Amino acid sequence: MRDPRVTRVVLIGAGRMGHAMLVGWLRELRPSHEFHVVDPGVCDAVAALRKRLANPGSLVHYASAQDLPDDLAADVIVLATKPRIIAAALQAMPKPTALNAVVISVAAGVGIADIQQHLHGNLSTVRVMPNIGASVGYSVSAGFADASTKPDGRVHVELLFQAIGTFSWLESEDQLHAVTALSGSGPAYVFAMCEAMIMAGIEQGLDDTTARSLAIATVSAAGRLLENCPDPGLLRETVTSPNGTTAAGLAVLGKENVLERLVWQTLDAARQRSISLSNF
Ligand SMILES: NC(=O)c1ccc[n+]([C@@H]2O[C@H](COP(=O)([O-])OP(=O)(O)OC[C@H]3O[C@@H](n4cnc5c(N)ncnc54)[C@H](OP(=O)(O)O)[C@@H]3O)[C@@H](O)[C@H]2O)c1
Ligand code: PRO
Repeated sequence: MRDPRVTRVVLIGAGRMGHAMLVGWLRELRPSHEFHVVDPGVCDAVAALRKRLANPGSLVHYASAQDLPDDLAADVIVLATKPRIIAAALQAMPKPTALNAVVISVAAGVGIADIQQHLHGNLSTVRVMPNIGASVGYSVSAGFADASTKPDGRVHVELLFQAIGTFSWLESEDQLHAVTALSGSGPAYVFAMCEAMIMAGIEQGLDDTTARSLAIATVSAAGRLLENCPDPGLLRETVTSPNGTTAAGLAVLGKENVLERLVWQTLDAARQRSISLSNF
């Protein structure tokens, strides 16, 4: 017999993003939520997560959406597969599973109208762009729900994404392309910067271990400082002595606005790619 106080979440796709969210949700949202994970290839990863749970029954794995029980009566369905897989996964799901669910897609680019074409029935559909910080409770997520989304659907979304970091609603679906470029992909830009700092440190005389630990700790310290003072310009000034070493370094990044232009082009390329993924 189903406990009506427990929210049933079906997670379709437990790869890098799905797994990161699942780890956060299992930590923060039990016993109020149970998770039904559909993914053809993450058997061992789910088994490892189940081992850590006091109640392993709150995490169930299925190799395919068609294996979901007919009477599951999901409250929430989270789509976290690659965009091109979404249609097939939705079509494979037994019709009754989703009758009263809110569908949340975290896929880049794919629009609400496109997702709804593949749903059995007129389900509330919400898009959220989280990021990989989810597994450590630091996802930055923003979402859009159209006017047809019921209030309880919005509550499910807020509960799930606030549990793994911060969440805010967007005014238009179109803004998700820019969100994807900025915070969805954003951790990768910071990691790339960190890799470049490590490489430059090694080339300028440090051994690999030292360069790596200094660069990683520096990025991490900068993140912690930003949490306490959300003004990156002010923080930059606190490091920059007049005519000192930082000013010399920043002069390179600022020359002909090279950094600004590079970051603008980076986000624009990611945003354009998100737009092109709309045609999945
Ligand atoms: N990675 C990020 O940082 C991030 C951030 C925000 C949003 N997203 C979005 O999240 C989605 C997933 O990205 P990802 O990076 O997590 O990709 P991923 O690591 O490839 O994860 C996708 C998972 O879906 C599984 N899968 C394939 N076919 C399936 C099916 N029919 N039913 C259920 N699961 C199926 C895949 O299994 P196989 O590997 O065996 O095919 C894989 O485990 C994308 O739409 C992306 O835009 C990702
Ligand atoms: N990872 C996904 C991609 O690279 C979406 C944002 C982050 O397409």
